[in-house]
Amino acid sequence: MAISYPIPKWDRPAPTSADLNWADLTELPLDLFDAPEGKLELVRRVKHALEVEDLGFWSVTNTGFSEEEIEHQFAIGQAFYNLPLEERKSNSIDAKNGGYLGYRAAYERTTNGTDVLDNMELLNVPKYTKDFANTPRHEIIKAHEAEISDFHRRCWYDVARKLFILFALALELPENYFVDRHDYEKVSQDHLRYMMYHPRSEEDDAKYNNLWSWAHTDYGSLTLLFSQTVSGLQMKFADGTYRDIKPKKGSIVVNVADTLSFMTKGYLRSTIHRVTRPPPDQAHIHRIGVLYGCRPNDDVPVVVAPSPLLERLGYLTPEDKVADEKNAVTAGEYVAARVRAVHGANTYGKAPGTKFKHGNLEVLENFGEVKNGSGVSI
Ligand SMILES: O=C(O)CCC(=O)C(=O)O
Ligand SMILES: [Fe+2]
Repeated sequence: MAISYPIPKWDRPAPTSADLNWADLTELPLDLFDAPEGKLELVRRVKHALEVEDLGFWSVTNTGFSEEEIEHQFAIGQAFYNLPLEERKSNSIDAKNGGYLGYRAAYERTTNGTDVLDNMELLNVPKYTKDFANTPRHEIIKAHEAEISDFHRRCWYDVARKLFILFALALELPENYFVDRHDYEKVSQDHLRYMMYHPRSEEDDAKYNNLWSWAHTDYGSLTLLFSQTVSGLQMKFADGTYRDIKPKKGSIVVNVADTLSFMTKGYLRSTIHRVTRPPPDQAHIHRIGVLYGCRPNDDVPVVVAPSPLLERLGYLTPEDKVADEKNAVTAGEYVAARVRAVHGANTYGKAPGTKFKHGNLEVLENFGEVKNGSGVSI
C-alpha cells in the first residue's frame, strides 16, 4: 500500500530584529513583462543593477506564484527534513562523477582547516521531462508530484525564461538567444532545491568565522532563491562590503551564475555571496531554503555571445568574435567539473584564492579574503 505523506503547514519564522547592513536590490516586477513599455522598463532595471550598482542580483516580484504556493514549497521542504535520516538518505548525488541531482546529507565533511562539520543538507529535484522520467525520486516527492512538477516548470517558464529574454534584450541579442540555450524540454542539470542548514554551536561557528557557506559564485546560469526570513545570506558589493539580503514575502532573489557570466564576458555578473550564522535571535532555527538552479542545456558550448552591446563597450577580443563552438567546453562539462571539485572532495572547503579551471574557463572557488596569520581561511 502506498504511504501517504501529509504536508503540515510551515510557519514562516519571525524576521530578525537585528539592525543588519541591509542590501537594497533593484526590483523587477515581472507583471510588467507583457506590456511593451513595461518590458523596456524591466530591461532598464536589469541594466541599472549591472552597470550602475555593479551587481548581478535582483529582487523579482509579481511572478504569479501565490504566497500559499510558495509556503507550500517550504512546507514540503520541512516535511522532507522531518523524515528519518535513513529515508532521506536514498538517491544520493554522485558528486565524485560530477552529479548534483538528488540528496546530500549534512555532517559528512569537515570545513576547510577546522574540525567543524558541514551543516548543510540538500535535495536537488531534477526537471519533469522525458529524459528524467526514470530518475529515482524520494517517495514523498513522488507523492506530491502534481504540485512539485507544476512549481518546477513555472520556475523556469514564468520566471527564468522571462529573465533570459530581458538579458538578451539588454545585450541587444535575438530575444530567444538565452531561452534557446536553456530549453526546459532538453537535458540540463536544472533543479528545484529544498535545503536545510542545521544550527551549529556558537563555539563551532566561531572556528569558521561564522560562515555556513563560504564566499562563492554559483555554477550554472541563474539562481532563483525564494525569499525567506532567516537572515544569513549576504552579497558582496563593489566596494568590498557584504550586505544582508532583506526578506520580502513572495519575492525571489535572483542572481547570475558562472556560465552566463562566461557567455557575456562578465557583463552579466556572477555575483559573490555567502551564508553566515544568522543573527542571535535566529541562530537556533533550522534554516529551510527553496531555490531553483538554472543551468544551460548540457550540450551548450560556453562561448561568448555575439552581443552588439558588448562589442560597443569593448568587451570582445578578436577570438571572442570567432567563437569555436565545436571545441568549446560545454555547460554540462563545466558544471560537472565544478561539482566534482567542490562537492566530490571529503572536506568542504578550499583556501581563499583557490582557482578552479576547466579548459579556458576559470573562476575562484573561494572568494574569501586571505587573512595573514589568522590561521583560519574563510
Ligand atoms: O541559503 C541561501 O540563502 C543561499 C544558498 C546558496 O548560496 C547556494 O546554495 O548556492
Ligand atoms: Fe550560492
